[in-house]
Amino acid sequence: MSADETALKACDQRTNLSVAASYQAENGFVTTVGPTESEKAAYAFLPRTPTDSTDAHLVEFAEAMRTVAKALRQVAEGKAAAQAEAAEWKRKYELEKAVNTHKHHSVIKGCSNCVKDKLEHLASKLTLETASADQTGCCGNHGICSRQILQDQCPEPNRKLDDMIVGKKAPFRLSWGCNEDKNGQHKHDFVSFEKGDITTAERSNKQILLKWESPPQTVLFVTKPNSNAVHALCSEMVRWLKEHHNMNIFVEPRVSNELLTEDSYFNFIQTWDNDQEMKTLHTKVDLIVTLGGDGTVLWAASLFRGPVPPVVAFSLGSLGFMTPFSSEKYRECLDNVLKRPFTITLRSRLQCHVIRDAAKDEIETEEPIIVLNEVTIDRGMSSYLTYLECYCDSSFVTCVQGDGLIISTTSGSTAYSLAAGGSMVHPQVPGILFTPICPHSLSFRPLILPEYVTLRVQVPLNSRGQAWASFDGKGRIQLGPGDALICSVSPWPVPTACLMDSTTDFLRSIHEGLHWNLRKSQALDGPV
Ligand SMILES: NC(=O)c1ccc[n+]([C@@H]2O[C@H](COP(=O)([O-])OP(=O)(O)OC[C@H]3O[C@@H](n4cnc5c(N)ncnc54)[C@H](O)[C@@H]3O)[C@@H](O)[C@H]2O)c1
Ligand SMILES: Nc1ncnc2c1ncn2[C@@H]1O[C@H](COP(=O)(O)OP(=O)(O)OP(=O)(O)O)[C@@H](O)[C@H]1O
Repeated sequence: MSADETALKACDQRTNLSVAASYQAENGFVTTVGPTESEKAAYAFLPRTPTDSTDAHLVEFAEAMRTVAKALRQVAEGKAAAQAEAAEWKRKYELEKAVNTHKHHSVIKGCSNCVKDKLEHLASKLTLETASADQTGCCGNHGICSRQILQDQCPEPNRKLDDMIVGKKAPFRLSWGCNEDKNGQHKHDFVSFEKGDITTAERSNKQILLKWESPPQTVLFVTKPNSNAVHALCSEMVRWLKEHHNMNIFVEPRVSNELLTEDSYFNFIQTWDNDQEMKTLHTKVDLIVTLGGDGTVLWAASLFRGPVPPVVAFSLGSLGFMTPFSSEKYRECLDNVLKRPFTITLRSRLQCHVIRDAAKDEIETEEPIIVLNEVTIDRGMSSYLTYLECYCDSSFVTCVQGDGLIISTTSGSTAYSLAAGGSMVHPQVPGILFTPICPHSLSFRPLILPEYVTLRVQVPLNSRGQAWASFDGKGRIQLGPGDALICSVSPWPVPTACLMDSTTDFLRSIHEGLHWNLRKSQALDGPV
């Protein structure tokens, strides 16, 4: 065999080595890449200097072989590294599976006294099995299952004082409601990388149920101002909650004045005097009741920059995308919400920071501005186009030239973003909407980005005009050249009680609120 043939054969075998390594990884083994006999022959051939040969072609060929051998080794090494990583993932996955199996068995053992508790108004769709207060979790073997995802355990500053005033805040448990499952196993969402195949597990019904672990005691009323109907309903509901449920009642300072002026009977109501006291509201309030329209829900949410207690929103406005409850049936509704498990929609919010050019490395506001609908950056009074540079994490997105940009939550997708041509998105879809306002470009379509990104909107130094940011339609802030707005999803969503479940409520609101796709059906007669 000639030297050339030997070298070529070595190359062939080197390629086969990768295949062998790959096969072994698929069978759960990881090998390091070592030289074979033919490889050794190739390597023995390669160091021979061109002066050994008089053939110029052979010199050229030897160089080429060197390059090929180098490339093959790099490929094989890359593959070996990938296989090692895959094996490490597999090991971690198996370890986690083993730990979960162990936990699962302990939980089943510990919850033999599970109480089967069906939601009356959702009996046909959702079922929930609850654990007693001292149990940490519960899963069913009766074709029912639930999983604890969050427990309200906020630190309670000034706890002694607060307990004296309103008692202890009612703990509750949240669980995924699951469709009945024949083998009683909850299907978790996970991505499997086993054997190189990527699969997602079957999805369960993801309605979230809230079940009180002890009776709620404190309700905060947030009401639309300057409305006689709202005022009358508020005073009636406060009386009813006190007399039928013996609840502690918080109201806004304005409402407290109104009620006390009306009747000294309302002496028991509580309020707050300053921002500092308002900041501790979430540690005392079990439930928020809003009376008004969507604007009142936005207002209520804005009172809580951190954790938000569940909101029960009664509709006394014109549209009501976030206000599913009818005020006429408030007794029945409040009885249900106070005594039984109910479904909630977890509405994500956005946290926004303004960064001034003058203080590039400092965040202007110590606390972020939190929005439930959207943050809008527009041209305000300026008659020039806005010129905004937008970045998503470290990637450049685009330059907005037009009237402005809306960065919206999915709850806000049916508000301003919709009017600007954005899509309507179910409030539980994890995403951020990026919707231009009157873009001066035919190809600028709205985007929906994943919830985990951070967006930065920058007014460039050479921008002709200023820009203004507004938050849920309020609190306008001027952004000059060089200023930026940073925006990401807040860790504190707003849990709103559903009338039915979040999907039924969402579809009802777009049908009733917007008359979505309302069209007369075609008659039967006509072309066949
Ligand atoms: N062109 C527009 O559509 C436009 C312009 C400015 C502001 N807005 C919206 O108004 C909101 C502020 O609401 P407000 O009540 O304080 O002001 P508002 O009293 O001016 O009411 C605005 C309207 O938007 C509706 N709305 C609010 N949030 C909604 C939501 N999530 N889904 C569907 N409709 C919703 C309200 O029901 C109301 O009818 C802003 O967050 C913004 O989304 C819309
Ligand atoms: N508790 C409150 N304190 C101060 N302002 C409030 C309060 N509740 C609501 N508002 C403001 O009052 C305005 C109107 O409220 P809301 O949207 O609830 O009523 P509406 O306009 O009658 O209803 P809809 O939005 O359904 O038409 C909004 O701008 C909102 O920000």
